[in-house]
Amino acid sequence: MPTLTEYPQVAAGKVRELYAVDDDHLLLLASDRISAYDYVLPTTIPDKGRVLTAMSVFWFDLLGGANHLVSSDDPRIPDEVRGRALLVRRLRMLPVECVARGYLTGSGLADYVRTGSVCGVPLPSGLVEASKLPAPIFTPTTKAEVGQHDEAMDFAAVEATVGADLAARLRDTTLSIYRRAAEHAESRGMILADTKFEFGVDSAGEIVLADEVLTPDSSRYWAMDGYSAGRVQPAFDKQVVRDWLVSSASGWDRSSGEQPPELPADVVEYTRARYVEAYERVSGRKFADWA
Ligand SMILES: CCOC(=O)Cn1cc(-c2ncnc(N)c2C#N)cn1
Repeated sequence: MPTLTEYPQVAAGKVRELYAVDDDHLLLLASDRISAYDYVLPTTIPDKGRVLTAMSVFWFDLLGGANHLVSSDDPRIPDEVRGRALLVRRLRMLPVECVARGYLTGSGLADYVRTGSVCGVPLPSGLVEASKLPAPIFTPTTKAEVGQHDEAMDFAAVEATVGADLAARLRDTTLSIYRRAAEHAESRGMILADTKFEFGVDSAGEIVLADEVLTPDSSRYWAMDGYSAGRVQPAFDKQVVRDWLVSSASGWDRSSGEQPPELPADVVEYTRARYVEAYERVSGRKFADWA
């Protein structure tokens, strides 16, 4: 049975790492780390890595289509990370973060307020925070270097980056998967406000869905109960962490540039429960049955 140290690390994000298993396979690892306000917090959330891995596997199963998942339970996955690691096919990754939005919030709303459009996609006037869009839109960004922020791309920029044919396929595939996922989430009482996909191309030139898929880290999930446009919706998973960090209880000043403090145990336990609830509601599976 291999140990993780046998696999060279090839990439690391705030809360995930990628390791090389062999020429054709990688190991995509999700940690229990949680980020908020662009900081990686000093406190981990027990089982977060396992819940988000289980969520990606659920979505790969439900969506079907070409994806990079080989296995979540393979002898090449070290025991120490089983349940929070995916064995995936090595692909030629495309340098575009494929974002689909069904609702207007975050950077999309900021773009709209400034320009009346998002990534060059014109929208009707009068939309507000958390407005449902007339139809889901493709709002791609660059893949920024670690520590930098992704920059909005309009469709012409995507075409210039990957070519017109691949750009159209990325847009169509992104929107098609988003619609299917949003419809399923809605049937479970959850709003999938937006999500970010990464795609690679295989040796046959096919677009292959890669990375993590439709997790609370790559998507905004809102509870349908309580949804109303016109105010910032609470993030299903991280809102309590965010609120505590900016409350007087934390003793932290977000504008200070200082690292955030440790989270109290009750915030950790509540947040773990929110991740488990998001998974169980969306998948209809019991987290206790995972790995
Ligand atoms: C540390 C987290 O960063 C990433 O996962 C981003 N990333 C993905 C790849 C990748 N590269 C080849 N084949 C793949 N199947 C994948 C995937 N997923 C590289 N960086």
